[in-house]
Amino acid sequence: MADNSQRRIAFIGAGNMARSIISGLVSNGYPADRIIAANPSQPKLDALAADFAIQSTNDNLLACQQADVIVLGVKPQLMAQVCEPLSALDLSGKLVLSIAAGVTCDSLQRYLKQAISLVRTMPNTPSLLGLGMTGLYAEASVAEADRAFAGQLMAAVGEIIWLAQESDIDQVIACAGSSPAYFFLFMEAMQQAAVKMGVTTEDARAMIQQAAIGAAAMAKQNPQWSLAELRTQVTSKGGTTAKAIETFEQQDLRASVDDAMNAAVKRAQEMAKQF
Ligand SMILES: NC(=O)C1=CN([C@@H]2O[C@H](COP(=O)(O)OP(=O)(O)OC[C@H]3O[C@@H](n4cnc5c(N)ncnc54)[C@H](OP(=O)(O)O)[C@@H]3O)[C@@H](O)[C@H]2O)C=CC1
Ligand SMILES: O=C(O)[C@@H]1CCC=N1
Repeated sequence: MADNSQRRIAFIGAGNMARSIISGLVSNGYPADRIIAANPSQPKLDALAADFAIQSTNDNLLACQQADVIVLGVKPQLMAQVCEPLSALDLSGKLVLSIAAGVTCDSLQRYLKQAISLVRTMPNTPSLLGLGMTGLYAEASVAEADRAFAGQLMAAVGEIIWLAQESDIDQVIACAGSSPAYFFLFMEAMQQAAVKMGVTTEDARAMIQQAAIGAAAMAKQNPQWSLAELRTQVTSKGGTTAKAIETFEQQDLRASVDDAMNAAVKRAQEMAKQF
């Protein structure tokens, strides 16, 4: 087994999430010539090779043969089909990381037809900027060196959290894997409202995204304050923010968020039964 900085990593499936992780890794100094991406469509591979100087191939088997670490980055519904040919390989000595939602460790071991050193992860797309959040779950049989590598790999693209049980992955999906999309939806709705008021699309976006960055940074840099306290600091009694917050509360934004996050968990659980 190569030492950690030299481990060869094969990404099987080079879509949005794989690209985010590859970008974060290369920006963080992981040697590009130790990374290979396998994907059916050539334009994605060409773009990855051009942007990050990594290796690429259309041949999943070839990529896995050469790798110490295999990152399974295809859609959940394709996972069985993609793993089938890989099951012909002897995967002992290799670490397999899955980033797929709703595909359990049991299913992956079954698809690959052998006991593997397997870590399930749930990253998110801000990994692209080194601002990712990843939950990781390793079965008890995974060696300490493999756990450490999986942790280092995902820590290179953001923060990580180790999970005690596999089902916790579904909560990470609701809180972090899917949640960038909730924030985009909220920002999108704010932008639409601003444009209706007569603000240009560009100005609205500039103001909203900067406020979002500022709010997230304030939350992160002030753990001594609860999120409710941070909100209260913006909210003058009888003022403008109070009126806006009152409107959200009257329309039960909290219930919508609760329903949405539980729907994400429920869908992950359904997928785990399906795949
Ligand atoms: N997007 C996100 O925010 C997150 C996604 N995930 C997980 O990441 C995984 C990928 O999602 P995402 O990146 O969004 O999806 P994408 O569709 O962007 O990426 C999937 C990639 O797999 C490729 N692919 C299809 N068939 C094969 C095959 N036979 N062999 C190799 N590659 C293949 C696709 O290629 P082509 O397009 O050329 O067909 C595509 O590039 C999913 O399992 C998802 O649950 C996890 C956390 C967050
Ligand atoms: O939507 C999905 O299923 C994936 C998992 C988390 C984010 N995207």
